[in-house]
Amino acid sequence: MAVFTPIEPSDISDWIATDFEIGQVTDVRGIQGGIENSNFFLDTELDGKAQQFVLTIFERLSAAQLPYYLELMCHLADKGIPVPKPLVDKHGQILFSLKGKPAAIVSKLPGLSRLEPQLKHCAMVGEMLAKMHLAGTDFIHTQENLRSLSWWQHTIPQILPHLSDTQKTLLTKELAAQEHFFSSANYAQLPQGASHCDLFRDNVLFDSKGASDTSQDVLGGFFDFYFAGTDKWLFDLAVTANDWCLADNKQDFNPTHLNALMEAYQSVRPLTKQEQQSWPLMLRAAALRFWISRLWDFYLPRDAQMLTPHDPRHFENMLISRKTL
Ligand SMILES: Nc1ncnc2c1ncn2[C@@H]1O[C@H](COP(=O)(O)OP(=O)(O)O)[C@@H](O)[C@H]1O
Ligand SMILES: N[C@@H](CCOP(=O)(O)O)C(=O)O
Repeated sequence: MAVFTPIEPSDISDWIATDFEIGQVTDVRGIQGGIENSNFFLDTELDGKAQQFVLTIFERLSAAQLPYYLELMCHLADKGIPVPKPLVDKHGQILFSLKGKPAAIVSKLPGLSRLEPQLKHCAMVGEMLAKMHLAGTDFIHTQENLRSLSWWQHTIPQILPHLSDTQKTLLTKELAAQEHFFSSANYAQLPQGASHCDLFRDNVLFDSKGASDTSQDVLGGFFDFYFAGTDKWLFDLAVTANDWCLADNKQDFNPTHLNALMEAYQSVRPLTKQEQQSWPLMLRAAALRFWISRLWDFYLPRDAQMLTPHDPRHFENMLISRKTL
């Protein structure tokens, strides 16, 4: 992640000691990886026992938008889905203010990301994603995916001046194709609900259970819900497939990995006929969404410590690949 807003232990030690029951702060470290928010590992000690949390300062999301994400994590955690659980303070609050920005503290999940996933990792993610979708069906809050079609329509004009003619044509033609898809009868019938919408390999942890290799890996959990929203479940699956099931050329699919993900997902929730028909266009929508956001981050960057920008060309190439399906 990046650290846009630095934090020292002295900034939070009194607050943590007074408003929570997690003991005294022993350390706060900025976390590398991620590009949206300022994230810190927060260590405390309670009755001689070390505790670990993740403190997030939200850099773009407003206090009005955040309850959806935090309540969703509470809901899913209560239903047994392995996701970070927001900490509730002594006043019953889960959303706080730090350095004038919204902030939250969540439980730290065990494990590490598997950036070169094996079939079993794809299968574990597919199965849990379907379980997560079903677990969200009785979540009472709704909030649109803030990085969906209307954001693409608003953002594309800002990035077009930076692109080559070929890129401009690809982007504007794909937007038109997606506008048509989003207004179709098929799209309207796709099942929807709380969706993660950013379930990349670096947003999933696997717990090796003490092994030095991946042989004992179990799912540690899904995190980084701050692009979540009420969206088509198929979009969530497409975002996930586009990142987890890549061939060595990093743009086409590895069919075996894709099959593992899809079979595991469908062992919990089979796709409807409309979803099967919509799959190729939804894969394009998922590639387009991240091409746009990466172009936006690349050409309209923000200041931050430890920020590692993501490469926009990856999703440009992927979109070209998905158009051949
Ligand atoms: N709940 C958590 N448990 C364990 N590690 C976490 C948790 N939340 C974040 N992290 C760590 O912090 C890093 C950055 O978090 P991320 O949510 O991806 O950042 P951003 O908010 O910028 O997208 C992750 O790669 C992971 O290592
Ligand atoms: N996953 C997205 C955008 C956000 O990245 P993250 O590392 O902060 O989750 C991308 O790769 O573009």
